[in-house]
Amino acid sequence: MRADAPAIALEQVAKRYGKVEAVRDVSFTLPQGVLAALVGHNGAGKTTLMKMMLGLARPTAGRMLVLGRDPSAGGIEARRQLGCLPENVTFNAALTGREMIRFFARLKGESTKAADGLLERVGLGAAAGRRIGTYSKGMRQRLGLAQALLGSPRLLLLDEPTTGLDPEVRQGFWSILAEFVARGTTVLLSSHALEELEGKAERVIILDRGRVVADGAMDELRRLARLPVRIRVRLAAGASRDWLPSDAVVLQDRDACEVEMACAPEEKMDLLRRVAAEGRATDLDLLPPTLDELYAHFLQGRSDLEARP
Ligand SMILES: Nc1ncnc2c1ncn2[C@@H]1O[C@H](COP(=O)(O)OP(=O)(O)OP(=O)(O)O)[C@@H](O)[C@H]1O
Repeated sequence: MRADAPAIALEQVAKRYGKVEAVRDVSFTLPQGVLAALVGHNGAGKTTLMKMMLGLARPTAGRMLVLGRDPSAGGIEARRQLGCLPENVTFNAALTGREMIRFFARLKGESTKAADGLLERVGLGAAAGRRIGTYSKGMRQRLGLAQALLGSPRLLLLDEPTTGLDPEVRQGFWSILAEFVARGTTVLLSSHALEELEGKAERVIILDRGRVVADGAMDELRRLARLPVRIRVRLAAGASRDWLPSDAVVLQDRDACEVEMACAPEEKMDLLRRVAAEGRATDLDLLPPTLDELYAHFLQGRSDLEARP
């Protein structure tokens, strides 16, 4: 596969289960070496899309290329370059972490040493000799990640990888993924936890009832949605307040008064200049719209469209 070829290319892909249209007319391409997220409510079609990319389900319509090949054609070579972590991964509880990872390593043609190294990398070195049955949910997820990373995959498909993990384990997860992305691996993960994708996913694909309702870099989506920017300001003691916009909200007025105001993106600079004028503020925070707000915006757009006669 050429270095500039997309890692994933979908063209009008659909998947139907009887009367249920799990995936409808989905098209997108992902270049190599990016971390992208599929975001959507339960039943939006995230798992179905991943299953098709893994060759475990066949699209009812459309074309799909994963690492340059049709996944349902089942080429063994492409499979080797693909790592996956299913939702709620389960392993044989009677095996130790080390036995488990070595077993998968043999399947992938990977050395025992590399497998043990990955256990260390995900922080399971000390627990490698313990039976998986004694592992916490976070430890099992980390074992799952180590399994997915075997063989230095060019593409990682991770279904809700961080659900139920504590913040510290999550942080470790993200830093390992960033390391692989920096080496050229493409990561596509699904998530409900929108806020944690901020600053991590370069690309966000929002799905609703099987369809893509938005697709882009976070900044791009924010621009498209034109959601208001919020500015939180700490006022200087005794400063006049007559310059504040009428819809400014006072958050607290004890020691130093804190107010929050919102404005359209194109009015941001103007408002900032007013805030920054001599003697008015001692501090400010710019609060861009969150991914949650974006998500709500795009889903709202969708239902508006569907409500039309
Ligand atoms: N094997 C199947 N047979 C019938 N319907 C299915 C099957 N797999 C998925 N579906 C349906 O397809 C739709 C999409 O499901 P999918 O699991 O892909 O969603 P999801 O976004 O991954 O949701 P979740 O976050 O709950 O995992 C749902 O309505 C689901 O009930």
